[in-house]
Amino acid sequence: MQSLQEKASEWSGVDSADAFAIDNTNLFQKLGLQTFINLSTNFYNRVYDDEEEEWFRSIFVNSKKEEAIQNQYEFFVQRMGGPPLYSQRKGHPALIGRHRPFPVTHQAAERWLYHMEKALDSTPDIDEDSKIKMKNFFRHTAFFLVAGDELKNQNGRVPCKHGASK
Ligand code: HEM
Repeated sequence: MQSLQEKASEWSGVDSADAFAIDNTNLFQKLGLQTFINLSTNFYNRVYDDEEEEWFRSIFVNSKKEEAIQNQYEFFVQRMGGPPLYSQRKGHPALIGRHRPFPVTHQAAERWLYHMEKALDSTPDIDEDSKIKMKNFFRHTAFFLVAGDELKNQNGRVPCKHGASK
């Protein structure tokens, strides 16, 4: 049986080496905290304003935008070489488990990535190399979550650890 990582690579078209190239440079040191805050703010402003794809916006209907922004940038900071802000506040990221309430389908992953690409391209001070590394990590992780979601639908059990968290 294919592992979740293998499915993530196949569906995303990003191999593991490219997805985890974020570990070869310290992106937190390079970009700084404010850039991550700006990126997540930019991303969630787009998500909560998504009027073209109402079904996607509705996935976030029970989450407060400010909290979603903080959850996301703290995770990014911690995963990309910064202090463990997310885990200090909330514990292990366990992304598959935490996405369990949501319909993380292939279509949802593409829409998430659509907004994230736009956010990356319009957030100041993210150089091209960092952008490529982050896009690959996000794409692979999005489809890792899709693979986890399908597993949940199959047998109701969810693994709590995975390569996308620290
Ligand atoms: C594939 C499509 C995705 C969908 C539909 C989705 C949806 C959601 C939703 C609805 C939330 C709750 C918002 C909140 O209260 O924080 C959330 C949280 C979160 N997502 Fe995603 N997400 C996706 C992909 C990703 C990816 C690719 C990453 C990481 C690279 C990610 C990281 C997170 C984190 C860290 C949280 C906060 C979890 C928590 O603390 O409860 N998500 N996501």
